[in-house]
Amino acid sequence: MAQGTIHDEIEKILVSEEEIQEKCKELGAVLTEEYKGKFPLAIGVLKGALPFMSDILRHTETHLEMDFMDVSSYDGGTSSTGEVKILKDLNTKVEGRDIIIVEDIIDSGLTLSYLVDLFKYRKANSIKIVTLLDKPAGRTADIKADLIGFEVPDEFVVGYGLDYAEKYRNLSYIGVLKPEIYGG
Ligand SMILES: O=P(O)(O)OC[C@H]1O[C@H](OP(=O)(O)OP(=O)(O)O)[C@H](O)[C@@H]1O
Ligand SMILES: Nc1nc2[nH]cnc2c(=O)[nH]1
Repeated sequence: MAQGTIHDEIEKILVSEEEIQEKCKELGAVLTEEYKGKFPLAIGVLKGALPFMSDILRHTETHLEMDFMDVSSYDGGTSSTGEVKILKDLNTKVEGRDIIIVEDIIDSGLTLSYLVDLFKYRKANSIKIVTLLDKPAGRTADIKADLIGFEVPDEFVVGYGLDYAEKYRNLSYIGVLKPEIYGG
């Protein structure tokens, strides 16, 4: 990795680019089997899920529709405000559809439990959650993903869609920032 770039701000890498790409192939193959002959609606949760959604769905070899919701509960910081805000809703009707929610991380679980309740209320036929990362230590809501890429420890992680103050989403791996970055 080049010196004098954003990589210098990373203390350690938790999941490498190669591991992520291999996992996307694996999970894509699982979705291919599960949705054979169906036409699921894959819903990406902006902004964090963007790289994962793009990579996993390229390995999902069934017809599918994509849509996005923008919800936020972190306001740019490192802990959940506890309140989920819808910043952009879907353009697609959920009623009767097989929904695949694509997330980058489940931490407190508040974002996903809010979305699952919303899609149930909108009468989805089925709902599956696919997340790249699971941080079980952060959980306050009772929610589990159906497919999980990697479990991460109780640390604030960045990269591959995940931000700190809107930065670091463009890293191709998952890492932890050097403590001085949070200093200002
Ligand atoms: O399980 P939780 O504690 O709810 O945390 C998970 C959510 O937090 C992050 O989103 P954020 O609200 O920061 O929005 P962003 O994806 O636009 O950064 C992440 O992308 C998940 O959507
Ligand atoms: N960037 C980032 N966003 C999160 N949202 C919930 N947990 C996390 C985390 O560990 N990192």
